[in-house]
Amino acid sequence: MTSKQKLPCCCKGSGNTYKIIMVRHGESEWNQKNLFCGWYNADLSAKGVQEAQSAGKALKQAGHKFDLAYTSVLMRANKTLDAILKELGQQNIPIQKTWRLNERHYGGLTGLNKLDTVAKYGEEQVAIWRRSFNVPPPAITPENPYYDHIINDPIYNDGPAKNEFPMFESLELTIKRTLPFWNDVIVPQIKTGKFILIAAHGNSLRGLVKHLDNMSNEEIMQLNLPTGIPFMYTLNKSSLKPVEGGSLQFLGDPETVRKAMEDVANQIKKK
Ligand SMILES: O=C(O)[C@@H](CO)OP(=O)(O)O
Repeated sequence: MTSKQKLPCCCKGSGNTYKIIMVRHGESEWNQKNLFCGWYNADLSAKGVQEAQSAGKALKQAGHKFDLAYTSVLMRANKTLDAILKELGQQNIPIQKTWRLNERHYGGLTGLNKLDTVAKYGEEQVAIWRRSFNVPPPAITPENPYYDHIINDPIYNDGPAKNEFPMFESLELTIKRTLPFWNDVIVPQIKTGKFILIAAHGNSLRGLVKHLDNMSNEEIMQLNLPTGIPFMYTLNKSSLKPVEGGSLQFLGDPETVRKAMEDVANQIKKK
């Protein structure tokens, strides 16, 4: 190496790029039971805790040092973030929690087993509810056993307001509340050069990925994010869009990532 060559920088970005890392929470107790979860505040499973710790170890090994982290108000994402920061020895960085990064609200499907729902409504309908861009699930009603738990949960004391509180969300509606937070809060911090970690959810992160990669409504239907495997975006400094090869750079071996994505897709397929 000559004195002019530099080692590739693992963090923050350099020259014309910014870097940001995102991670879907580790497996939750409701993922394990194959239940539609959405805004229900499920805990991590033991496997999910391990996934979060492994994510932290992988980030540490790659030499990442964050300035700031964002997460939802749901415990599965919060605990994932805490476990990662503990592994990194970076528990003291500022963390901002927001309902805008929550999982999409699964409405009347909340608490239902995914395979039971397939048995009742058919795989095609359930696939549309899960992955279509703009077809929402049915609304949650007070008869749903988790309605009160969700609507009265003190984690929502700071929003959304009761009159905006969702009763269901499609991916489109999820993006409508996630994107303002990305544009108004996260982007300004990226532009100051802060290296950011976002710990959130399968569908709130699919919304950000759709936005960053300009994916069509059809393309995003095919994307399933694995639990607990961090991924990096390398963004052009002026457009804030990914540079070539800068999208969805998973920190894991490709075969493991492929298998984990396939497992998420197959949650509605009979074994
Ligand atoms: O139940 C949920 O909230 C989500 C994520 O776990 O499920 P799906 O992958 O089916 O959108």
